[in-house]
Amino acid sequence: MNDPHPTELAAGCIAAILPAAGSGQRFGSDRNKLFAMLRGKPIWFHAASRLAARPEVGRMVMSISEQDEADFRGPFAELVTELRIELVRGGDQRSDSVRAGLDAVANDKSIEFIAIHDAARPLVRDADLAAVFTKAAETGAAILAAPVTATLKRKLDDGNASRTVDRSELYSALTPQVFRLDVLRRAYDRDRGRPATDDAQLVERIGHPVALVHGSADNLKITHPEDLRIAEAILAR
Ligand SMILES: Nc1ccn([C@@H]2O[C@H](COP(=O)(O)OP(=O)(O)OP(=O)(O)O)[C@@H](O)[C@H]2O)c(=O)n1
Ligand SMILES: C[C@](O)(CO)[C@H](O)COP(=O)(O)O
Repeated sequence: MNDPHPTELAAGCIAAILPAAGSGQRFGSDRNKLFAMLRGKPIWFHAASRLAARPEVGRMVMSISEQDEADFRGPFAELVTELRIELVRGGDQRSDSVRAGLDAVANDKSIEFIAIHDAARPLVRDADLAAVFTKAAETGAAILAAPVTATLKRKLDDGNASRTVDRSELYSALTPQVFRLDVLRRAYDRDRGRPATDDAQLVERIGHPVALVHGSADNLKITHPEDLRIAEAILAR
Protein backbone atom coordinates (compact mmCIF):
# COMPACT_ATOMS: atom_id res chain seq x y z
CA MET A 1 0.00 0.00 0.00
CA ASN A 2 1.20 3.53 -0.66
CA ASP A 3 2.20 5.29 2.53
CA PRO A 4 -0.52 7.91 3.25
CA HIS A 5 2.18 10.13 4.76
CA PRO A 6 5.18 9.79 2.42
CA THR A 7 8.49 11.01 3.78
CA GLU A 8 9.09 14.53 2.52
CA LEU A 9 12.46 15.30 0.98
CA ALA A 10 13.98 18.71 1.68
CA ALA A 11 14.53 20.96 -1.32
CA GLY A 12 18.03 20.58 -2.71
CA CYS A 13 18.93 17.46 -0.69
CA ILE A 14 19.55 15.27 -3.75
CA ALA A 15 22.65 15.31 -5.96
CA ALA A 16 21.88 13.95 -9.43
CA ILE A 17 24.73 12.09 -11.11
CA LEU A 18 24.37 11.57 -14.86
CA PRO A 19 26.82 9.09 -16.36
CA ALA A 20 27.51 10.38 -19.91
CA ALA A 21 31.00 9.02 -20.62
CA GLY A 22 30.11 5.90 -22.58
CA SER A 23 31.33 5.03 -26.08
CA GLY A 24 27.91 4.27 -27.60
CA GLN A 25 29.18 1.22 -29.48
CA ARG A 26 25.71 -0.29 -29.93
CA PHE A 27 24.47 3.03 -31.37
CA GLY A 28 27.13 2.91 -34.05
CA SER A 29 27.81 6.63 -34.36
CA ASP A 30 31.27 8.21 -34.63
CA ARG A 31 30.17 10.75 -31.98
CA ASN A 32 28.74 10.18 -28.51
CA LYS A 33 25.16 8.96 -28.98
CA LEU A 34 24.13 11.49 -26.32
CA PHE A 35 24.86 14.27 -28.83
CA ALA A 36 22.11 13.04 -31.17
CA MET A 37 19.38 15.66 -31.40
CA LEU A 38 15.86 15.07 -30.16
CA ARG A 39 13.41 17.89 -30.99
CA GLY A 40 16.23 20.36 -31.24
CA LYS A 41 18.15 19.45 -28.10
CA PRO A 42 20.81 16.75 -27.46
CA ILE A 43 19.67 13.58 -25.70
CA TRP A 44 21.80 14.34 -22.61
CA PHE A 45 20.06 17.70 -22.20
CA HIS A 46 16.59 16.12 -22.15
CA ALA A 47 17.68 13.67 -19.44
CA ALA A 48 19.46 16.31 -17.36
CA SER A 49 16.73 18.94 -17.62
CA ARG A 50 14.11 16.57 -16.20
CA LEU A 51 16.22 15.97 -13.11
CA ALA A 52 17.17 19.65 -12.80
CA ALA A 53 13.49 20.61 -12.78
CA ARG A 54 12.85 18.76 -9.53
CA PRO A 55 13.01 20.90 -6.36
CA GLU A 56 14.67 18.05 -4.44
CA VAL A 57 17.69 18.18 -6.78
CA GLY A 58 20.28 20.61 -5.46
CA ARG A 59 23.32 19.61 -7.52
CA MET A 60 23.77 18.23 -11.03
CA VAL A 61 26.97 16.33 -11.84
CA MET A 62 27.65 14.78 -15.24
CA SER A 63 30.50 12.36 -15.91
CA ILE A 64 31.97 12.93 -19.37
CA SER A 65 34.81 11.43 -21.37
CA GLU A 66 38.05 13.26 -22.15
CA GLN A 67 37.24 13.19 -25.87
CA ASP A 68 33.86 14.85 -25.28
CA GLU A 69 35.20 17.62 -23.03
CA ALA A 70 35.66 20.09 -25.92
CA ASP A 71 32.02 19.66 -26.95
CA PHE A 72 30.67 20.20 -23.44
CA ARG A 73 32.91 23.23 -22.85
CA GLY A 74 32.33 24.58 -26.37
CA PRO A 75 29.10 24.19 -28.36
CA PHE A 76 27.22 22.74 -25.36
CA ALA A 77 28.60 25.18 -22.78
CA GLU A 78 25.46 27.34 -22.63
CA LEU A 79 23.24 24.30 -22.04
CA VAL A 80 25.62 23.01 -19.34
CA THR A 81 25.48 26.41 -17.61
CA GLU A 82 21.69 26.66 -18.01
CA LEU A 83 21.27 23.48 -15.96
CA ARG A 84 24.13 24.34 -13.55
CA ILE A 85 25.82 21.05 -14.39
CA GLU A 86 29.22 20.29 -12.87
CA LEU A 87 31.36 18.26 -15.27
CA VAL A 88 33.66 15.50 -13.97
CA ARG A 89 35.81 12.98 -15.82
CA GLY A 90 34.14 9.57 -16.28
CA GLY A 91 35.94 6.26 -16.54
CA ASP A 92 36.20 3.03 -18.50
CA GLN A 93 33.25 1.40 -16.73
CA ARG A 94 29.90 2.96 -15.94
CA SER A 95 30.62 2.48 -12.22
CA ASP A 96 33.89 4.42 -12.59
CA SER A 97 31.89 7.29 -14.04
CA VAL A 98 29.36 7.15 -11.20
CA ARG A 99 32.17 7.02 -8.64
CA ALA A 100 33.66 10.19 -10.12
CA GLY A 101 30.34 11.94 -9.61
CA LEU A 102 30.02 10.56 -6.08
CA ASP A 103 33.49 11.81 -5.19
CA ALA A 104 32.49 15.30 -6.35
CA VAL A 105 29.64 15.56 -3.82
CA ALA A 106 30.74 13.23 -1.01
CA ASN A 107 31.68 16.05 1.40
CA ASP A 108 28.68 18.29 0.65
CA LYS A 109 26.73 18.42 3.93
CA SER A 110 23.60 19.64 2.11
CA ILE A 111 23.35 16.38 0.14
CA GLU A 112 21.48 13.47 1.74
CA PHE A 113 20.64 11.39 -1.33
CA ILE A 114 22.18 10.53 -4.69
CA ALA A 115 20.03 9.98 -7.80
CA ILE A 116 21.94 8.28 -10.61
CA HIS A 117 20.25 8.71 -13.97
CA ASP A 118 21.56 7.54 -17.35
CA ALA A 119 22.11 10.56 -19.59
CA ALA A 120 20.84 8.15 -22.28
CA ARG A 121 17.32 8.13 -20.80
CA PRO A 122 15.74 11.38 -22.09
CA LEU A 123 12.08 10.60 -21.38
CA VAL A 124 11.89 9.92 -17.64
CA ARG A 125 8.54 11.16 -16.31
CA ASP A 126 8.27 13.73 -13.54
CA ALA A 127 5.74 11.57 -11.67
CA ASP A 128 8.20 8.65 -11.75
CA LEU A 129 10.94 10.91 -10.37
CA ALA A 130 8.69 11.98 -7.51
CA ALA A 131 7.74 8.38 -6.75
CA VAL A 132 11.28 6.99 -6.66
CA PHE A 133 12.53 9.95 -4.61
CA THR A 134 9.78 9.35 -2.05
CA LYS A 135 10.49 5.64 -1.81
CA ALA A 136 14.23 6.24 -1.44
CA ALA A 137 13.48 8.66 1.41
CA GLU A 138 11.50 5.88 3.11
CA THR A 139 13.90 2.98 2.50
CA GLY A 140 17.34 4.43 1.76
CA ALA A 141 17.52 2.72 -1.64
CA ALA A 142 14.99 2.62 -4.50
CA ILE A 143 15.09 2.29 -8.27
CA LEU A 144 12.59 2.69 -11.06
CA ALA A 145 11.81 -0.63 -12.70
CA ALA A 146 9.37 -1.79 -15.37
CA PRO A 147 7.63 -5.18 -15.14
CA VAL A 148 8.75 -7.54 -17.88
CA THR A 149 5.90 -7.89 -20.38
CA ALA A 150 7.46 -10.14 -23.02
CA THR A 151 7.70 -13.91 -22.57
CA LEU A 152 11.34 -14.55 -21.68
CA LYS A 153 13.44 -17.36 -23.06
CA ARG A 154 16.80 -18.71 -21.90
CA LYS A 155 19.07 -19.75 -24.75
CA LEU A 156 20.27 -23.36 -24.55
CA ASP A 157 23.23 -24.87 -26.38
CA ASP A 158 24.03 -22.59 -29.33
CA GLY A 159 20.55 -21.11 -29.57
CA ASN A 160 18.94 -24.00 -31.40
CA ALA A 161 16.97 -24.74 -28.23
CA SER A 162 15.49 -22.59 -25.49
CA ARG A 163 13.48 -22.67 -22.31
CA THR A 164 10.80 -20.29 -21.08
CA VAL A 165 11.67 -18.27 -17.95
CA ASP A 166 9.01 -17.42 -15.36
CA ARG A 167 8.62 -13.64 -15.69
CA SER A 168 6.13 -13.15 -12.85
CA GLU A 169 8.71 -11.59 -10.49
CA LEU A 170 11.06 -10.07 -13.09
CA TYR A 171 11.55 -6.35 -13.81
CA SER A 172 13.77 -4.33 -16.11
CA ALA A 173 15.83 -1.93 -14.02
CA LEU A 174 15.56 1.68 -15.11
CA THR A 175 17.01 4.92 -13.75
CA PRO A 176 17.08 7.04 -11.64
CA GLN A 177 18.48 4.75 -9.01
CA VAL A 178 18.32 6.66 -5.73
CA PHE A 179 20.29 5.99 -2.55
CA ARG A 180 21.02 7.66 0.75
CA LEU A 181 24.51 9.09 0.42
CA ASP A 182 26.00 6.95 3.19
CA VAL A 183 24.55 3.77 1.66
CA LEU A 184 25.97 4.45 -1.78
CA ARG A 185 29.29 5.60 -0.35
CA ARG A 186 29.58 2.33 1.59
CA ALA A 187 28.68 0.31 -1.52
CA TYR A 188 31.35 2.05 -3.60
CA ASP A 189 33.94 1.83 -0.83
CA ARG A 190 33.38 -1.95 -0.66
CA ASP A 191 33.39 -2.35 -4.46
CA ARG A 192 36.39 -4.39 -5.58
CA GLY A 193 35.74 -3.93 -9.29
CA ARG A 194 33.44 -6.92 -9.84
CA PRO A 195 31.29 -6.23 -12.92
CA ALA A 196 28.07 -4.35 -12.19
CA THR A 197 25.75 -2.99 -14.84
CA ASP A 198 23.84 -0.81 -12.41
CA ASP A 199 24.38 0.78 -9.02
CA ALA A 200 21.66 -1.22 -7.29
CA GLN A 201 23.85 -4.30 -7.77
CA LEU A 202 26.62 -2.68 -5.70
CA VAL A 203 24.15 -1.76 -2.95
CA GLU A 204 22.73 -5.31 -2.91
CA ARG A 205 26.25 -6.60 -2.36
CA ILE A 206 26.55 -4.73 0.97
CA GLY A 207 23.26 -6.32 2.03
CA HIS A 208 21.06 -3.24 1.76
CA PRO A 209 17.62 -3.94 0.26
CA VAL A 210 16.76 -2.00 -2.89
CA ALA A 211 13.08 -1.18 -3.35
CA LEU A 212 11.48 -1.36 -6.81
CA VAL A 213 9.24 1.52 -7.89
CA HIS A 214 7.04 0.95 -10.94
CA GLY A 215 8.50 3.00 -13.78
CA SER A 216 7.01 3.88 -17.14
CA ALA A 217 8.12 1.65 -20.00
CA ASP A 218 8.67 4.78 -22.12
CA ASN A 219 11.64 5.70 -19.89
CA LEU A 220 13.74 4.04 -22.54
CA LYS A 221 17.51 4.07 -22.79
CA ILE A 222 18.81 5.24 -26.16
CA THR A 223 21.00 2.25 -26.98
CA HIS A 224 20.43 1.39 -30.67
CA PRO A 225 19.62 3.83 -33.51
CA GLU A 226 15.98 2.76 -33.59
CA ASP A 227 15.57 3.87 -29.98
CA LEU A 228 16.02 7.46 -31.16
CA ARG A 229 13.13 7.07 -33.60
CA ILE A 230 10.96 5.62 -30.82
CA ALA A 231 11.83 8.55 -28.56
CA GLU A 232 10.94 11.03 -31.35
CA ALA A 233 7.59 9.30 -31.83
CA ILE A 234 6.84 9.45 -28.10
CA LEU A 235 7.67 13.17 -27.94
CA ALA A 236 5.58 13.83 -31.06
CA ARG A 237 2.38 12.56 -29.34
N1 LIG B 1 32.16 3.93 -18.97
C1 LIG B 1 30.89 4.40 -19.07
C2 LIG B 1 29.89 3.64 -19.73
C3 LIG B 1 28.60 4.16 -19.81
N2 LIG B 1 28.36 5.40 -19.27
C4 LIG B 1 27.03 5.99 -19.38
O1 LIG B 1 26.07 5.12 -18.82
C5 LIG B 1 24.82 5.29 -19.51
C6 LIG B 1 24.25 3.92 -19.89
O2 LIG B 1 25.23 3.22 -20.61
P1 LIG B 1 25.00 2.67 -22.11
O3 LIG B 1 23.64 2.95 -22.58
O4 LIG B 1 25.51 1.27 -22.16
O5 LIG B 1 25.98 3.61 -22.92
P2 LIG B 1 27.32 3.16 -23.67
O6 LIG B 1 28.19 2.40 -22.73
O7 LIG B 1 27.86 4.39 -24.28
O8 LIG B 1 26.75 2.19 -24.81
P3 LIG B 1 27.47 0.90 -25.43
O9 LIG B 1 27.39 -0.16 -24.34
O10 LIG B 1 26.59 0.59 -26.60
O11 LIG B 1 28.87 1.28 -25.78
C7 LIG B 1 25.08 6.17 -20.72
O12 LIG B 1 24.55 7.46 -20.48
C8 LIG B 1 26.60 6.18 -20.83
O13 LIG B 1 27.08 7.41 -21.36
C9 LIG B 1 29.35 6.13 -18.62
O14 LIG B 1 29.11 7.25 -18.13
N3 LIG B 1 30.60 5.61 -18.52
C1 LIG C 1 21.68 1.29 -15.45
C2 LIG C 1 20.81 0.62 -16.47
O1 LIG C 1 20.27 1.58 -17.35
C3 LIG C 1 19.69 -0.10 -15.77
O2 LIG C 1 18.98 -0.88 -16.72
C4 LIG C 1 21.60 -0.39 -17.32
O3 LIG C 1 22.11 -1.41 -16.49
C5 LIG C 1 22.73 0.28 -18.05
O4 LIG C 1 23.40 -0.75 -18.78
P1 LIG C 1 24.39 -0.30 -19.94
O5 LIG C 1 24.91 -1.56 -20.54
O6 LIG C 1 25.46 0.51 -19.24
O7 LIG C 1 23.56 0.50 -20.87
